Amino acid sequence: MSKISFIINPVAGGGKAKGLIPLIESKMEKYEKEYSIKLTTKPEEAIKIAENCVEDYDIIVAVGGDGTINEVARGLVNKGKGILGIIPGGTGNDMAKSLGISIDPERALEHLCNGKNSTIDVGQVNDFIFFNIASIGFDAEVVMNTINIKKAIRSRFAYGISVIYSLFSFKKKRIQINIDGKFAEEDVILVAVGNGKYYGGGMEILPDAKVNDEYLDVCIISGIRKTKLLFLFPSIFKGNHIKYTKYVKIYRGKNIRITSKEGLYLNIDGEINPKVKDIEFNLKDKRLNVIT
Ligand SMILES: Nc1ncnc2c1ncn2[C@@H]1O[C@H](COP(=O)(O)OP(=O)(O)OP(=O)(O)O)[C@@H](O)[C@H]1O
Repeated sequence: MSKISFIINPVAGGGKAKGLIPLIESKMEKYEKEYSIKLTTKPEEAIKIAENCVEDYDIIVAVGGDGTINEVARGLVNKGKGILGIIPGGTGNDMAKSLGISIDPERALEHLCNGKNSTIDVGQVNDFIFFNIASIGFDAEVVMNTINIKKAIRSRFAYGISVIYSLFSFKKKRIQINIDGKFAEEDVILVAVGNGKYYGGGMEILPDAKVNDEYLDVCIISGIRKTKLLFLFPSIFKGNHIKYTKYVKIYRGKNIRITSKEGLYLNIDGEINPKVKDIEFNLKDKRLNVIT
């Protein structure tokens, strides 16, 4: 019988993940599973905890949002073993959506006990590993501005305020992009590269992406004025933006390189990384086992 280890980020979802402990305990008792629960105490600690857990447990479960899932999954990739489980407990839970895992924790737990595991592709961007989506441009600046707005005001409208603020402050990025040898130079609003479909709290930016097709999907939004972007932006929630082929281009590739004279914030599975001028995306040889 498989042994399960839960790694919980107590701050994910504003404490939502930690609040799932009684539910986890009752389900594990119901299914008579051997399990353990560990709480992180600081960022990045989940990587080490996961690396240690794979020695004694078969399934390592990330309980939190996309940041926690990324860290636990990195631990498993580093060790080259273990099966990842996901109980969504974050704010956005885009990774769970991309993998088709219920965002209802109770259903996700039932699934964890009865589901099958499959392998998914693992993305690499510069020195980082990603499992869902990495991006540059408008969306990365929205995330960055949301963090700053949240420091000034504690409001559930912080994201909405940030979108509007970013529409005014954002300047198009001149980039050179090379997808499997095909080169273009463009002024872009954003470029998203990924395995999964969803990011930014439920936006279906890469509607045709498949987590196990051994390709990265690419969405480039360019050539659109800010006023029109305001109208295009909501269509991303249902993946309908791809109809606007004048402004939205979708590609698929294995090696994507972006260079820019100005530094660009890099959004990796929902976490913002410092500005970079040269970015290279690849798929790693190693794949990841996940309960889906
Ligand atoms: N004990 C801790 N204290 C403070 N930060 C932590 C702790 N454990 C993990 N973190 C950090 O919390 C950050 C946010 O975690 P996570 O993304 O899982 O939650 P979220 O932001 O609420 O959800 P989502 O990304 O789905 O919106 C991660 O960058 C992670 O490194």
